[in-house]
Amino acid sequence: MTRTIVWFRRDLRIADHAPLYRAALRGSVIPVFIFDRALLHHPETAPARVAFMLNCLAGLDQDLRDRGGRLILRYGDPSEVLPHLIRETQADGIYAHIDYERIYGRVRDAKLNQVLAAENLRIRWFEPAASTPDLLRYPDYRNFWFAEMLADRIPAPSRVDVPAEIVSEPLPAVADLVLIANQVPIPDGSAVAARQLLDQFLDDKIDRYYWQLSYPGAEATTGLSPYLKFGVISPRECVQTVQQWQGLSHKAERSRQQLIARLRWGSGFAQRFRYLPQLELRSLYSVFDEDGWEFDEDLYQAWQDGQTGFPIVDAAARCLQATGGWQQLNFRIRALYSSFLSNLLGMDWRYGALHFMRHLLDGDCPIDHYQWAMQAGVTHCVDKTWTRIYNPEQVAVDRCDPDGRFIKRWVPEVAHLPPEQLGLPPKLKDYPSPILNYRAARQRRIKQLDRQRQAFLHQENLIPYLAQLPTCLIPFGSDRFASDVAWAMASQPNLFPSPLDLDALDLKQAQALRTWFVAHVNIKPRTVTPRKRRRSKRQPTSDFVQLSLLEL
Ligand SMILES: Cc1cc2nc3c(=O)[nH]c(=O)nc-3n(C[C@H](O)[C@H](O)[C@H](O)COP(=O)(O)OP(=O)(O)OC[C@H]3O[C@@H](n4cnc5c(N)ncnc54)[C@H](O)[C@@H]3O)c2cc1C
Repeated sequence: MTRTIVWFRRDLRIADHAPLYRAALRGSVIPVFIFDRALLHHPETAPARVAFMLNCLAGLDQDLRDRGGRLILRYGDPSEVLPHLIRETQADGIYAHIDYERIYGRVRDAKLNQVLAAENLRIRWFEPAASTPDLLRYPDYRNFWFAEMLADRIPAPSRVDVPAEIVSEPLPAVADLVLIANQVPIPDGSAVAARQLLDQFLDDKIDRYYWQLSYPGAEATTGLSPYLKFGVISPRECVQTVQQWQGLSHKAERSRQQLIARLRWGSGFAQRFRYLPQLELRSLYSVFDEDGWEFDEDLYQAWQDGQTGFPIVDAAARCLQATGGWQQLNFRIRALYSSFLSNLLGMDWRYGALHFMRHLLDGDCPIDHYQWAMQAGVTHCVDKTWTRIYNPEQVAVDRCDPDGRFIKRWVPEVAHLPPEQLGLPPKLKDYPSPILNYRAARQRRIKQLDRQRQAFLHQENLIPYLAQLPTCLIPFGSDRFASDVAWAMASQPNLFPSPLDLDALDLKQAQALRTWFVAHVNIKPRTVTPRKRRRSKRQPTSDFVQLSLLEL
């Protein structure tokens, strides 16, 4: 009987999973997950996220058992473990989704391809939904995304037959992986739990999501991000579930569209990284990295510890470390917190992205790094609209936490103050004074960004100004945290899938690439909008409320 290894990575589910479905159609399946030292000891690894991943693996194992199978766990370098597993099990070959979340994975997979080819062993790579090797214009990618999301879902196999003699290591605890577990509460990682979050969203949040997604105290968002990060549920299942909901009010309809748009943003960031893996390590334009970041260890520490003297910033800092951020640290609070470091303290966004990744339960390299770079103003190239310097004073409290619930929960030193004093509290014994002057810091950053942007803003061909993939691929932060980066020392490693070769792009391709990095790119109307939107005169849109945080 044919045997196929299915290699799970960040697609820890049985539904809407083409490699598993196809393998089960062929015969026996060997579903394997490999604990890889290089990822477990990457400088951006968060023990809390690993703990959540272990819960996801337990959920995947249970789903496979419900179909007669089980998950096989192994340890080591996949380019050694997998060829060995093929020989041990007499498998035909390996099925796996392509993965381009980070550079390490692409180096690993290129090496695996080489090792397998040298031994005449086979692997079949499957494209994840909404992923393409082709260089599309962004509006075309958007249409492609909708088409992929509306395509038929791949069913879960009804049976998964795993050969009885194949042994698995037991599911470890975080400490067994030589990581220091912390006190962050870790949610259930099963697909059932992810689907329940969608149900709860429909029952309890959809009427308010669009209007409250910037209020951390409201917890109005889905909470799906850790599940999407590890692929416990596919974006296609989320979109199709959401699309099926009938009889929604006008308000709920607006929320539905907003949620679908956000799911698309997530896929779009991943696609940008597929084209340009250098975005993991560098700003989009090289001038931003070459000219003028500042660094001060004490200020960096104060920002991490929640000791800046700006209560909303400090609440974000403490919430991130205590909870892994997935429920309360919504987009706007993350943006405000990140802007404080890179724009107001003038520190390299990579220090912030590193800290986020070391704590976020949903830490996802393309979303995290790209969002950090975006909030720092070093991605989009058109004009000042992408200078996102958030006011962390009373404006932020009024717009994001008007009753002070979030701030008071995380910064008890200011819990006795009325909301109107939470922006800039009076001098307190046990709470620091502000570590910077907002207006002065803002002016300094605006001037710096204006100057840096002049280097490329009016050039017709932007390609020469884009950062290239560096020859040294050592991850940022490996000098601060003990990590295993031997893989990055190999001379000229290959990447799979291949990135765009910037030097080989013609002008038309260069223009297509540019559409991914300009705001307000002309986008055709979508096909899935079921109703025409009416804009209420009285109620400001959430975008309006959020962007008004950029005020002085
Ligand atoms: C500096 C910064 C760093 C971030 N780092 C991450 C990260 O590491 N991982 C992560 O999943 N999100 C990240 N985000 C985006 C956003 O804050 C989270 O996706 C969201 O808070 C997750 O909560 P949710 O699933 O309840 O969101 P919902 O609003 O319910 O959204 C559903 C899903 O849509 C996607 N999504 C939502 N907002 C965004 C967005 N702004 N950009 C891209 N995708 C989005 C996510 O997959 C999310 O799970 C970051 C944002 C900023 C400003």
